[in-house]
Amino acid sequence: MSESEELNITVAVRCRGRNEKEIEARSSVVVAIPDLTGSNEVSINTTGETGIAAQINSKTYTVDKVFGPSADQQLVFESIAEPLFQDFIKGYNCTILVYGMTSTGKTYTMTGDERLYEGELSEGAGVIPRVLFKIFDALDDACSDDYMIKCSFVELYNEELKDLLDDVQDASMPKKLRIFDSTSNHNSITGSRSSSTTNSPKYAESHFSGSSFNSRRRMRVSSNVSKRPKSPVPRTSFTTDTNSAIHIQNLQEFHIMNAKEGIQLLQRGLRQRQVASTKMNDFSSRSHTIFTIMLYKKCDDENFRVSKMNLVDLAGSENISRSGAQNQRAKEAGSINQSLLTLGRVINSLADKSAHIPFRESKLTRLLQDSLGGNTKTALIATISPAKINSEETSSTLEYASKAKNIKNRPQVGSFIMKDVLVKSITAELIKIKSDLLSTKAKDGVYMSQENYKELTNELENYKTEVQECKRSIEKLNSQNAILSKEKKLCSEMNESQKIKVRNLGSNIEYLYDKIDRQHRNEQELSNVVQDLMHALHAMQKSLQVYEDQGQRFQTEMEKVLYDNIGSFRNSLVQEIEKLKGNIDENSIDVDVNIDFVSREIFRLFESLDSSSNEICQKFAHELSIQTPKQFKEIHEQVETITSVVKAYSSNLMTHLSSISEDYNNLKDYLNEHFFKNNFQEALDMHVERTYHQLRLSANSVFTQLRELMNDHLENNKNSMMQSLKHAASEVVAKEMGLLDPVKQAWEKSLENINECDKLTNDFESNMDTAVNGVYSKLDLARGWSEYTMKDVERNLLSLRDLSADFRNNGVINDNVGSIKRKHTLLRAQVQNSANYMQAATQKFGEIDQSIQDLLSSQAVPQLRGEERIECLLEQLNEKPLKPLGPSGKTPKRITEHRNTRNVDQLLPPRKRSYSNSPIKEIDGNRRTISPTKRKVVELGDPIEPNSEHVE
Ligand SMILES: Nc1ncnc2c1ncn2[C@@H]1O[C@H](COP(=O)(O)OP(=O)(O)OP(=O)(O)O)[C@@H](O)[C@H]1O
Repeated sequence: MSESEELNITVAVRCRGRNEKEIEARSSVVVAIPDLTGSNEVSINTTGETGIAAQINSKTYTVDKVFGPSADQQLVFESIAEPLFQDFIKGYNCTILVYGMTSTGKTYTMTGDERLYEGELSEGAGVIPRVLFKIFDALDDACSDDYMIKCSFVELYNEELKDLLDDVQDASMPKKLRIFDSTSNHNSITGSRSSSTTNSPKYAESHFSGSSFNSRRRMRVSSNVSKRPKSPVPRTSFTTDTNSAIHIQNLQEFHIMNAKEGIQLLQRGLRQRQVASTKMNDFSSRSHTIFTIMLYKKCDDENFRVSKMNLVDLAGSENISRSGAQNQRAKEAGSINQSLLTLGRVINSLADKSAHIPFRESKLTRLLQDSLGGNTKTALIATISPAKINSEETSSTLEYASKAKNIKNRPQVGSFIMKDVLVKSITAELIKIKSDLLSTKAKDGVYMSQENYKELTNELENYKTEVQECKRSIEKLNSQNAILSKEKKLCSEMNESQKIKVRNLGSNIEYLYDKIDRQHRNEQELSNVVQDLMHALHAMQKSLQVYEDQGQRFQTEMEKVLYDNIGSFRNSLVQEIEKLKGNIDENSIDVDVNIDFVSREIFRLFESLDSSSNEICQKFAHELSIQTPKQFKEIHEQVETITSVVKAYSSNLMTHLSSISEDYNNLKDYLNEHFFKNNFQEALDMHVERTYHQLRLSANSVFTQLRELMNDHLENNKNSMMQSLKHAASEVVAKEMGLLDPVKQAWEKSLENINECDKLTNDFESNMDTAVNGVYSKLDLARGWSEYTMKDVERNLLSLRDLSADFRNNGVINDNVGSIKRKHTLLRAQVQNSANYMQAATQKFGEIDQSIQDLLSSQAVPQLRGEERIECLLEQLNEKPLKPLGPSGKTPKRITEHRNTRNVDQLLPPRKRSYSNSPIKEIDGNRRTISPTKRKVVELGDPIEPNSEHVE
């Protein structure tokens, strides 16, 4: 192979077996890898089909080598890494990249198990440890002493470079790694002996700074090199070449003397990465790492060939959304993808042979610039998963790999460095170390060169400043800590007091809940009492209605009796008297005719008789016609008076009843609408609001004041709460009483009204008694007058009897007298009729009296019922006293005076009277108790015994 020959980069695919996760997910294998060593085809079926269909629809990629799950580390190394390694030994710059999604085996392939077992690698060791071992084996086998090997380990994370071997660097001031491209200004010293220096002092520093103070630095250089200790320190780049020179400023490179030292460096770098990984969580799959081995190998007497081997473990190429990256992760994934995308574009551009290759668009591509499309020999191992769940990424990786397959490099043997230059650089390091050593030996204590001393003094000053700053920070932190602990203490105290307060509040709330429950029970009881009262009121209203009906009926009855019966009776009486008068006149005329007929005979004898009879009859008629209307007029007046009294009574009764009904309606409305509702709720709400407000105020003051104020505050709080409760309770009671007062007054007024009704009833009764007695006395008078008249008539009849004896023997007279006698008999019968009629009249009056008595009696029945109801109500009231209604907890008292001071029984309408001392009269064979008035009526109503002496 000539140095300018184009060569495609080697691309291999390594597919691992399904891991546990994929097996658990029962994700089928979609990647088909021929089970042949050295196969270069890999197929993937993303359609989900199986069998022949799967084979037909699979996509096949051709690469240089394909490794299946059975391929071990040794095979991969031998197949891919070892050819490159041979070129590396020859002086070529080589790069091996591993690319693929996470957990597909990139790190496994590149590093694997790096541990040494009794100084030997395990089978799981990856490319890097194997290269490290291989290089020393190869060089030792060649019996070459003139070589030097250095290593560096860098990580690229979020487009930031980190030296993984710099484990002593100050975390606060990390050395910034920068990519330095020396293409433009480097001086090629290839084949030149010129000792030209670079313009950039840092350029040399980048290669030496890491090793100049490193105690572990080792060099395996030929003895020739060490024989030139006095050469000046060269500030020259020794990694220059004709094409490019990508260097990382400040990146430390460590000389290694054997594979074990290389492995140790690798492990150190991996530890650094591990620390970052634990901090950053899955850091490994987020970052790119490059382990570089540099070989300085003598190619002739004057020159050393320099070759580099970059072993690159790229970040996972998984899709961002699938990796679940968010925020920081998304940023990481973004930058990773930025690098990988740029890498992809670079690969595409290189594959397409574009004029512009976007190397500078990401640090990764800048670092890999030499390896891709440059003069480096490059191999790419694409690691894939066989599982269906990763088929998308696998396809993408395979696409990537097959593209990369088209990249052509123009590998060239690496640059070389003149032996002198190399020796000078090493000598400079040695001089510096020696000078430090001499300074140390010359004096006691710590000695060093002036330059180192200055550096150290500066560092010391820096440290002092830092210490001062740290002290200040510590003081500040301490004071903050003191404040915080004080605050914490205060907070915990406050917390405690708050807890106590919460407990107290809890018990207060419990108490209030109890109280509210009791209030509820009271309310319930009250509502029950009110219910009972309502029932009682209803009953009373009914009773009053009955009263009213009875009064009405009574009035009607009275009017009927007084107007109809008595009027009709009076009319019939007047008619009877008129008739009697007529009969008497008519009979008198008849008697006169007869007397005239016999007068011729006994004119003289009968003249006196005639005149006296005439006189008597006229007098009787006259008296009758005068006395009867007068009596009836008086009776009529009495009845009129009674009627007016009854009317007044009924109107009064109606007034009082309506007022009572209004009062009870008001009471009912109040009890229904307002009793213990609004004001109670209002007062309670107000109280709760006030208590809450007060508690909030007190809570604020608790927060602003210290603990010692708490007890006072709690005491005040308690007192004020108690006062507030008392105030609220008294307010409720006062309000309730204030609202109850008018009702109470109405209640008392109602009782007064009842008393008034009672009084009126009594007055009415007494008036009625008086009026009826008046009627009876008038009737007595009439009876006396009748008796007197009757006696007068009897007296005249006796005188007539004497006269009649004289005429007994006179035939004509006898005939005429007989005729007169018959006519007198007729007259007597008529008088008898009149007397009977009078008797009937007195009976009528008796009936009237009876009617009145009956009415009064019938009036007493509902009264008794009403009384029973009122007694029942009073009993209910006595059973359930309305305690909360008044401050004394007693129900309002009823009036207890007689008439004005009556007891409860006396408040009621009078009971039906019993006349225990009244005489007992046998009427129609039944024994009855009768009132004195009744007795009179009965006596008056007795049938008039016919005179035992008949007028013959
Ligand atoms: N070919 C293989 N044979 C045996 N085990 C393997 C193989 N490839 C990968 N593994 C195992 O799979 C796991 C994941 O591999 P590894 O860490 O190398 O993946 P990775 O691609 O580097 O992941 P990341 O990108 O997250 O760093 C490891 O436990 C490793 O041992």
